Amino acid sequence: MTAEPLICEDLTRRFGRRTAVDGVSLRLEPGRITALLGPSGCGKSTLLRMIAGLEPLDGGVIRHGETLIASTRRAVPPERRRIGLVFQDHALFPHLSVIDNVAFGLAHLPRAARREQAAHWLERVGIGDRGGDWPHQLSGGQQQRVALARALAPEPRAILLDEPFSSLDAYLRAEVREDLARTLKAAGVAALIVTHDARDAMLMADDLILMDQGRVLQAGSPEDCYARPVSLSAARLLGDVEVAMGDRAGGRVLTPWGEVASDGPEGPAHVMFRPEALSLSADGLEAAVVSVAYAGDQAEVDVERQGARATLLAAPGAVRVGDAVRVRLDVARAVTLD
Ligand SMILES: Nc1ncnc2c1ncn2[C@@H]1O[C@H](COP(=O)(O)OP(=O)(O)OP(=O)(O)O)[C@@H](O)[C@H]1O
Repeated sequence: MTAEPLICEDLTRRFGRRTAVDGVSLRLEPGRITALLGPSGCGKSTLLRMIAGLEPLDGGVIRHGETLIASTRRAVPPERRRIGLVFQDHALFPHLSVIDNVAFGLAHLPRAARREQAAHWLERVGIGDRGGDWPHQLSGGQQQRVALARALAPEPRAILLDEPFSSLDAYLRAEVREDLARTLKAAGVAALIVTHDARDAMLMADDLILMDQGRVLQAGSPEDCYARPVSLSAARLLGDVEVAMGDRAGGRVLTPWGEVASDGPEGPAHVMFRPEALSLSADGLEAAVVSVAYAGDQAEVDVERQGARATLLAAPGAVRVGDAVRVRLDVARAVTLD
């Protein structure tokens, strides 16, 4: 595989007056998995199609190292881009055997080498024994492996996967996710996975890109994006978040849940934290339990204090509605928003 990154700068795509992709930049490094996470309609598929060459650019440029792949004036056609695409529904050719599906993208090789390479890639994705089958004889997870082998076999500059888990049930999903990550890493390819599932994105990504309304809200490691969101919209894409109003004075924001160190102008400020940053603690601040919802191994407990409400996670049965409790905010896990 290639050692150069695939670089997208300021990509823009408009449909009429709607800007579906609005100045998006990203860099896909060989051997790294980038997950693109955003709600339905935020422009993920359009961005993927632009990179694959299925959608023209209204602005920006795509390069592979120093090689121009696309700009608003010039574009390498999709079949010569060497960018692999794995669709949601796998899009296997139903009239071709599994091995011929994988060999399809290797037309530049002599027939014997083509079959040898195809067999090699089927082996690498763990279904070396199914080459003679028809696609419909395979399970959803196996079909996805064929699609992956077909995309990887021509040694692409990058591989793009559109919602690769959407058609799989919860059990198969975990297995396919782990297999997929392992195969992509072993192939050393630059991979971009589009998903609207925060858990899939965080579990797979080396680099995470959070997108909304055509724009990148935040990019970074999953840990960074989760723990240090740059905005409420970015925070909400990755899970539940609590927001507390406070007042900033002397480098601190005073909220009902505690004081958070924060430089910035004096006056009103919002403090944001995840439910797990707030916990029941004997030496904490007084609060009242206003509701309890059981969620399997944990209970989601709503507490109230000084007119503010927040949710924390506790052991089931630990508290009941109406209880007076004490709670502590781990201020190191709270972030101030301006
Ligand atoms: N060919 C098109 N013509 C007009 N509008 C389009 C076209 N393709 C996409 N759009 C619009 O661009 C916006 C982004 O769509 P896109 O499919 O890229 O979002 P998405 O994040 O992939 O959504 P989903 O997760 O639902 O597939 C949407 O408002 C959509 O309606």
